[in-house]
Amino acid sequence: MGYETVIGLEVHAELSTESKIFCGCSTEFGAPPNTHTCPICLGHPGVLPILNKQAVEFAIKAALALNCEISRETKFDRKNYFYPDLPKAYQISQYDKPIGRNGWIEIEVNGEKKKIRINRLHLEEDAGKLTHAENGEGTLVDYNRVGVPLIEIVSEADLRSPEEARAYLEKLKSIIQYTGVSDVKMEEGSLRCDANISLRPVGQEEFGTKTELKNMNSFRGVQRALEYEEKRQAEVLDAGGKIIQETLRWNEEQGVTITMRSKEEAHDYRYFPDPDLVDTIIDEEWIERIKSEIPELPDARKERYINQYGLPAYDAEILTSSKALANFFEETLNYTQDAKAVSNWIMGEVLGYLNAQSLEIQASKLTSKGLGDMVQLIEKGTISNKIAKTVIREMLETGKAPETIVKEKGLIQISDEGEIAKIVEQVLANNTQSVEDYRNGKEKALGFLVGQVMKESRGKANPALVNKLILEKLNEQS
Ligand SMILES: Nc1ncnc2c1ncn2[C@@H]1O[C@H](COP(=O)(O)OP(=O)(O)OP(=O)(O)O)[C@@H](O)[C@H]1O
Ligand SMILES: [Mg+2]
Ligand SMILES: [Mg+2]
Repeated sequence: MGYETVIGLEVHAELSTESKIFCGCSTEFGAPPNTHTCPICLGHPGVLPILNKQAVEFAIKAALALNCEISRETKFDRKNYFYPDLPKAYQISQYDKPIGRNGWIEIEVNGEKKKIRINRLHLEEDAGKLTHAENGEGTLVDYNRVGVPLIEIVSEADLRSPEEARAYLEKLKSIIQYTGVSDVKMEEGSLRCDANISLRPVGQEEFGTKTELKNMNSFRGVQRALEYEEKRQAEVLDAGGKIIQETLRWNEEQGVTITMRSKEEAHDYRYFPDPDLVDTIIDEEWIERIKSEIPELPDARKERYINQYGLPAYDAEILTSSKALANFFEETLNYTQDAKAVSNWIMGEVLGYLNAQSLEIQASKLTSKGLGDMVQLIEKGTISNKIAKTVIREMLETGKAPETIVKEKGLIQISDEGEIAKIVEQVLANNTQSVEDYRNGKEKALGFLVGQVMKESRGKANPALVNKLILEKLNEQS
């Protein structure tokens, strides 16, 4: 039977505040376990939480960037559950008055644009981190993460494929990264995603029973887990079975989902307003100030790249996917005017290298001046495009200036007609068959001869000149 897939995502992002949401402890990542704790985040009796204003401000900023309506009055609630990573036995979260509601973002899959609605964005505190011993003997807990401010962004179940889910995540990540309120690194856990998925017969309005997938630690992991679950649910339904509403854990190594808890064991969180915290009023002035501080976001920047630099949408999309990459691109244009050439180098050699090394542009040795200068060397004819590939690889690895690399390796392009003519003559003399073929109308032979000259010159001959001189010779002799 044909099914339609229905997906909704819950995304958590840690906010980049200096201190935790209800106490003064540091939020620094990677500190020795349990060194950033105090009686408040450890939930000792008698302590009182004090709300970190910066966390509220960051949450409002993210909500605005995601086109949400901002609640003028917002409050905090206790979400009660017992688990060793939660020392108070409740998490301070927001139940019925989240900071943001009714937002949306636009995604594009296979050239088709689609708005995905965001149901809510709320502020809450993070829990601690459990590490289960390899040998199964015991579990360690690190409370440094307890009380780090989080935003949870809950999408409507508007996504219709694992691919759309991934596109949504990527867009969400880039928008939040642009606002600067979180560093959104899935590998470091500052971005996390729970994925809800169900199937329904094509044409049916009502949603099917969903399962919730947890423990994915990359975008690819989210997509794979959803693809696996999509297939598993279809098999259960095809066999006449029913989907059980449950939470499943994704196992990355084995590529399967495993039951964590079923609905029967599902928690009743017994939400109630936190009596230790007063309602937070968000006034118009505050919202307007935050709004004015939101930088140009990815979609707007993409449009600008298309209009201002005449770039294809495809280039603009890739260049603006990360703020650092977009900044690098624009900085490079201080050294050369040729936006398309810069874009080609970034999308080709540069991203190829960075992806292979799992590096971000900020962490690489390439400088915007280096890349700009290299594009200029090509424009001036000092080096060919082909040689530039060698140069840029060296720049990425050593950070040396392009002129230095060209000098050190003797890569300057030969643009001296006399010198090239000599090589051409020699090549034509050694390849009489190809010369004849060309004269008998085999155009292909020309490409071969050009290739031979380039090879003879070790790639250094100016290709335009080579072409011109070969054609002259071939024509004059015929
Ligand atoms: N039938 C369904 N199929 C797929 N997704 C669904 C379905 N019903 C709801 N969803 C999605 O599941 C998500 C529910 O998230 P929400 O945070 O509201 O509740 P929860 O998962 O029950 O709570 P918790 O935050 O404690 O995990 C939303 O993204 C929603 O769009
Ligand atoms: Mg949720
Ligand atoms: Mg959930």
